[in-house]
Amino acid sequence: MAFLDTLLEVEMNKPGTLSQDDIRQEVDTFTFEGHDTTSASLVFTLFLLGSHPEIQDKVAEELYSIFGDSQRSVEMKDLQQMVYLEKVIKESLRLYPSVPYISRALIHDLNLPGDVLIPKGANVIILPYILHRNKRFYPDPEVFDPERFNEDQCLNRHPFAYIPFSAGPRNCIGQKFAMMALKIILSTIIRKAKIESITTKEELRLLPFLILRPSEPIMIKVKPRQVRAESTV
Ligand code: HEM
Repeated sequence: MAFLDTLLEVEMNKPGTLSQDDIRQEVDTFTFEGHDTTSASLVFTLFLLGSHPEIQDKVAEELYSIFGDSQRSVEMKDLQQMVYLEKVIKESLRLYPSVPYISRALIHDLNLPGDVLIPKGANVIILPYILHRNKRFYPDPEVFDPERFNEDQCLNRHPFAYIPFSAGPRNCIGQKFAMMALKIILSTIIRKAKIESITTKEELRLLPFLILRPSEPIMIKVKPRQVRAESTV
């Protein structure tokens, strides 16, 4: 059932539970939080793949091991096998977190190490973009290296050193959906095409709005990917 239908049904079955305004706000939140975040991540991941042909080749290899030369569509079962592509997406969200800052109003005093007290009522801004570049957790932080998300490397890392989807009770409700959507779109593109970034990292200027954006369109070249053998499927 569609999301809007579910909300309307709640209101029909239990009148007074959700006002028209509540329903509109829920739809707004999901549409905004779900769409622009995912499309920003898609743009930056394509840019990174287009700037790192060796990593793009590894993604293409993984996809070939799943699909061969078949032109069939992606199915749910394929997504779990896209292990390397998932690391690429995670690493892309480390470097270019779609939500570059998160804010919270403190409802209790917060004591930080080094006798630092942030008083109740203060507004705190957390910057995943900066946190994700902390050398303590990510040596050579500017380097795009999906291997950082190998299991052994993640085990030794503080769980809150990586927060593209925020953390705690108000973290992103759509993160699994987003990962699925990104895998479906990126795998479909990389199976069919080779991406080459024309915009360079040095040229890329970022705008830290609510959603991280490039200041100018990112230019990429798209070429058809060679089919290796005649498909029998
Ligand atoms: C790459 C894609 C995405 C990223 C990076 C992302 C990131 C985030 C972040 C950082 C927050 C917390 C904001 C805050 O604490 O102020 C958030 C909240 C939220 N996200 Fe996502 N998001 C993504 C995709 C999605 C999708 C696809 C959906 C829905 C289908 C979604 C729905 C939501 C909702 C409803 C909230 C608010 C949760 C709450 O306040 O309890 N997001 N997202």
